[in-house]
Amino acid sequence: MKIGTRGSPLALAQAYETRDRLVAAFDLPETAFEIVIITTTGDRVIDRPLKEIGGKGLFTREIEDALLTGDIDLAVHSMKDMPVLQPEGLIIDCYLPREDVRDAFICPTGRNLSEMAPGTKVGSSSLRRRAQVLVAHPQLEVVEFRGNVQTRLRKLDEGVAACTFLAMAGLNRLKRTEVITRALEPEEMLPAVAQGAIGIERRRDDSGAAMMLEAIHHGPTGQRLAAERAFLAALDGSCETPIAGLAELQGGTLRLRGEILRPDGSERLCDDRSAPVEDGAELGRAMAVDLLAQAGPDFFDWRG
Ligand SMILES: NCc1[nH]cc(CCC(=O)O)c1CC(=O)O
Repeated sequence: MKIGTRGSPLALAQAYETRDRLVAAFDLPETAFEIVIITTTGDRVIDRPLKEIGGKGLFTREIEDALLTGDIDLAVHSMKDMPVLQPEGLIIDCYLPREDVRDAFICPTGRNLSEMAPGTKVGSSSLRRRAQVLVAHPQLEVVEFRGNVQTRLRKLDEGVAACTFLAMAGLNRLKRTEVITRALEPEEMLPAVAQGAIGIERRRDDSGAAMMLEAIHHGPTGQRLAAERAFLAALDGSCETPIAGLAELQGGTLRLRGEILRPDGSERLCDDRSAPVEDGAELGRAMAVDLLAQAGPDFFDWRG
């Protein structure tokens, strides 16, 4: 079986984790799987802000094309980067156990944001993190900070910014936890929808792949993502809108926290409610509808 993935060290770590779980579940040799690296537009165009290149699926289109043509059989994705709808003929119904959902604050001087002088540069290319920082610390300046985890850490060393944020999940998977200054609890920085979750995509009609993936699917992660992604879908969320969302299981109950922000950080609207697990998708949808009603039509407008 061919497992497709982007070529970044984090993407590769996620592909190897997927392969290892399949190898263990079916007692197969590693050679039963081939890891196929696919370069996406998002990987190729590294000199422009993501929001300028635009469009959904910047990091996924070429991988999904390879699935559809049969060049690969499985595709491993960070669910945080996945559009809510998959192309006709493809499906994601397998999730690995979710990693730490929190964001890490990374600051070589060890200073907190509230201790930083006005105008201090915070590096982030995430609209969500940018807006969340500016809501709480309007005196700071958020500067574009693209590249994979290694590149961003190098930019910090070079002084491009005083601090940055990275997902704990990525740092854990890359075994780079020594760079973490502090893990931020959801109360402080609500993570992106699906942060820390890996999903595996396949052709809808590939029953062999379906059978393999069923054996490694983590149900609770699937239930949490159903609520979070329904929330995102109902907001028509793309990577151009500052949205945060986190669902957690408490017994048979799903607690969903959601947040939308104006891109300039001048306003934040949030919600926190619970429902039985089986109603997760409806919980996400209803929260989105209510937040949108509060926000009004120009909420996500850059000119605000
Ligand atoms: N947008 C890039 C991206 N996609 C997934 C992760 C981290 C791993 C994850 O959240 O699963 C990252 C980097 C980051 O935000 O630090």
